[in-house]
Amino acid sequence: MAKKIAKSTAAVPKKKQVSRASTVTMPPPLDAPDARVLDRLWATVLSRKDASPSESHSARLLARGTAKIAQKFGEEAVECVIEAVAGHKPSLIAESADVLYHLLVLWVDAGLRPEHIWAELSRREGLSGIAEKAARKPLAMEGLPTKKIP
Ligand SMILES: N=c1c2ncn([C@@H]3O[C@H](COP(=O)(O)OP(=O)(O)OP(=O)(O)O)[C@@H](O)[C@H]3O)c2ncn1[C@@H]1O[C@H](COP(=O)(O)O)[C@@H](O)[C@H]1O
Repeated sequence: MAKKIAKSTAAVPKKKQVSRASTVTMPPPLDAPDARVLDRLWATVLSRKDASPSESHSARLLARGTAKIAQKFGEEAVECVIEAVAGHKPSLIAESADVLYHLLVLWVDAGLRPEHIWAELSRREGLSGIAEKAARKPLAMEGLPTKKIP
């Protein structure tokens, strides 16, 4: 496998090899924000459960209930899709942040902690999506009729 990679990178012009290596292997700066911001934001949103809707956007959303929160999350996701397809990276960053914030509000509303989702992601680590799909039981095995409707 290592041989194969060495062979394929040898075909890449030298200039490209350097820039690719620098984006893939350069560690982020030590003081760079990282994904722990999600845990902190979740705790902030949770703390807003009993706050005044006039002072906190999270409190306002939580007070409006699950359907509204889910609707807002869906709207933000669609905006994210639009920016991704348009290829607007700065807007995609902003919309991605909106999606994550609204997803955290959904988790708080549902009584979920980030650890529940981190655990599920960890469980899937190293499991190929292709292999997982191939291992799924056919619907007929789960009690559904096997005969086609004529
Ligand atoms: N990350 C966010 C964040 N992202 C987006 N938004 C708000 O989400 C709102 C989206 O506006 P929209 O017009 O789309 O939605 P809307 O006001 O519900 O309007 P309708 O669709 O209902 O008409 C704006 O008010 C944004 O400011 C956020 N509000 C808060 N946070 C974080 O949550 C923390 C707590 O915020 P509060 O709960 O407001 O104290 C903040 O410190 C931030 O870290």
